[in-house]
Amino acid sequence: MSHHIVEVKNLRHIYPDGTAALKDISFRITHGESVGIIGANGAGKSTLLLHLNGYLAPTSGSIKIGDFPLSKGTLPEIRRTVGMVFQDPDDQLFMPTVFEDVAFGPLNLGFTSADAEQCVMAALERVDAAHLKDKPPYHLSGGEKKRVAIATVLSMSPDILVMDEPTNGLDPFARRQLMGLMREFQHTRIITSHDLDMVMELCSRVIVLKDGEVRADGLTRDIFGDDELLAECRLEKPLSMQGCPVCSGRIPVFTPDDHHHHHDHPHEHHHDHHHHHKH
Ligand SMILES: Nc1ncnc2c1ncn2[C@@H]1O[C@H](COP(=O)(O)OP(=O)(O)OP(=O)(O)O)[C@@H](O)[C@H]1O
Repeated sequence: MSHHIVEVKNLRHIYPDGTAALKDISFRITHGESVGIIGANGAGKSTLLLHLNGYLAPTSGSIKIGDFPLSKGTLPEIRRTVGMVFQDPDDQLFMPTVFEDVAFGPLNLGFTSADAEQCVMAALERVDAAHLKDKPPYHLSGGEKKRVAIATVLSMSPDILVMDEPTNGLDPFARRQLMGLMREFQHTRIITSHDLDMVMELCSRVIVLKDGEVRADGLTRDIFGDDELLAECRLEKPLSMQGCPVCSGRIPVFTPDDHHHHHDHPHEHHHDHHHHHKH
């Protein structure tokens, strides 16, 4: 399904004040991949994501989503394909009620109000926010807003899900729930986050940005196993990969496909519930 492929070529972005936020970014993400984009504050993650559905236009270089080079003419098609969850939910929620916010996308796509309502309630239920449907978004807590912002995107059934800091502000239960939801999402996923444990669990590939450039692009376990690279990029290993303070032991490295394997390690690792291991 080539329409799920994301191709970024020699992307540069210079903000009007002269800040060169992205210097020469190239990568290709194919259908069904789950990719984490990580890097220190200011590395360029949000700037990069905002190009993927045309919220920002490249200073030079190009973006292609499937067969469509991103341009003014292809923008409606691309926005249908790429569902974007912004870093700040206040940028996503602007209607008088939660229900209307989540219905906005489907109605825009031409759904009847009955069909739209079905999509809205299904999306709200997936993020455990159905009970909030009649509230004005500005009365919600930070984590509730985040969940509703995610529902506004899910209600449109995007082929490519792009999320900027999706777990930011979520309580541990909501974070777990969101991770489960993302794991279920079969299409292409692109996530930026400082929550490296989440990246470790959900992404098989990681792109590391440093000062607006791709510093590394590879398998998650290789990237998180490279101490020098992490230090250079002001990153740290996910907690689940850091040595155990009691036995200073080697904790087995998990990958997203490993969930049900048994490891020859004396610790019990409840991977699906939390990151701690028991003694
Ligand atoms: N509107 C803007 N005008 C000028 N400079 C900007 C603007 N937005 C971002 N920048 C600059 O571009 C660079 C990249 O910012 P960006 O928000 O993409 O980083 P980030 O990797 O998402 O950071 P964080 O982890 O803090 O969210 C930073 O140096 C930032 O100061």
